[in-house]
Amino acid sequence: MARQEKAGQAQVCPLAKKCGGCDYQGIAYEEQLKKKEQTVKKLMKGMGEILPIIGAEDPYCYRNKVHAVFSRRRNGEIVSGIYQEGTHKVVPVETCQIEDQKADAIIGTIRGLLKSFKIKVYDEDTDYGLLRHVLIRTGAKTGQIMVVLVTRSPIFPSKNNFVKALRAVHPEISTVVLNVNERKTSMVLGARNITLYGKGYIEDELCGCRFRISPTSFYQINPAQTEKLYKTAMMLARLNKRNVVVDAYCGIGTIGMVAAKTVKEVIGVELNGEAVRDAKVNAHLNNMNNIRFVEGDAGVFLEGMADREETVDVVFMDPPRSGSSEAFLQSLLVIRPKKIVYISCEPQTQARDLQALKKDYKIEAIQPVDMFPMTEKIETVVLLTRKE
Ligand SMILES: C[S@@+](CC[C@H](N)C(=O)[O-])C[C@H]1O[C@@H](n2cnc3c(N)ncnc32)[C@H](O)[C@@H]1O
Repeated sequence: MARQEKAGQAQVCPLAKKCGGCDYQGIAYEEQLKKKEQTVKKLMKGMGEILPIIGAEDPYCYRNKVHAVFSRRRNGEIVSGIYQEGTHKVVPVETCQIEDQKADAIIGTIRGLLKSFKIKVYDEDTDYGLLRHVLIRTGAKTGQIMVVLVTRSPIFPSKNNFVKALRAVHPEISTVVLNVNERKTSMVLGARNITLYGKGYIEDELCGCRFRISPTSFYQINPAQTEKLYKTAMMLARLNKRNVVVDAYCGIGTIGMVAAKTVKEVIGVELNGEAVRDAKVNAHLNNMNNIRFVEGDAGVFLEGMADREETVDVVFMDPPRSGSSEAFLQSLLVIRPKKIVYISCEPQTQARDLQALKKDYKIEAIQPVDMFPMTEKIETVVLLTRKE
């Protein structure tokens, strides 16, 4: 589907009812933003000043990460798309309003190639077949594209010819990775990556820094809005040259590296080992020697800092949807940084965590940012300052 209409006009996707991925289908973008503001106001009423939501200039085709699950119909036809909400039934998707259009085209080509290369798609019920999913990641600034073929087994017949045929149609592909997921699981990616073509990762740029992104590392899915999100976080933190900063749940080190330009020292902590490896490379890529990264649970790491009576000026925290842990929040109250900048993609768990911090911290500002147009998902940045 081409980008036929612009913000302010509702563009209805024919798959809206079946797919369920875009809860705000058919609702004009301005109206979507109002609804999100209302949701934040309801959840965080009386907690602090809620600023007007930062919307997107273009609410379409923003997803730089596109995931397609593959399935075979009774008549043998291969389809790819997404699981219908709450089921494991595949809704065929050829193009999507919010996905990168190049990624959709590559997935279409792979669908066609499977037949000519006689590659069977994986069947969950029988545990038979090879190709489970395809994941495409694109670097908005660099134009680099990573194709991840998620398979049941590491043996992919005629893999070199397959890659050659794929690149003949899409020479823009920078790297192709085989991700082996041998488990009977709903998790998309397995632990093992085998590079079939290129470097096995892509690079992208955000806020003037360059980042390497490996297949399983987290990277924000809406690059234009991510720059606004990070700039908002920096503006709220009002960093200075003397600051020691923690970037908790740091992924590939993006927030920490943007902060490192201004401060004395940054320590990033992240559970995913592949993301930590990316983060360390990224520090070199950006010539930064005032930032280091620790692999591990953020709560355990902060408990250690509290035990050692270490001091920190600012903590950025950006946990997964489930929010932060009790250990992390309690340790924050012991370390008592002057400021906490809490970024979240799930304001419900964020509101819960803010309650725990409220006794020692004042909530100065709550800034919603629309990272996920067409869906009801909301991102918020909250600034907390220590009560003296
Ligand atoms: C929402 S992402 C944020 C990443 C990064 N701040 C960014 O903007 O790209 C959350 C990150 O937390 C990591 N994570 C999840 N649980 C964790 C834990 N217990 N301790 C440390 N990191 C964790 C995930 O692997 C993921 O990279």
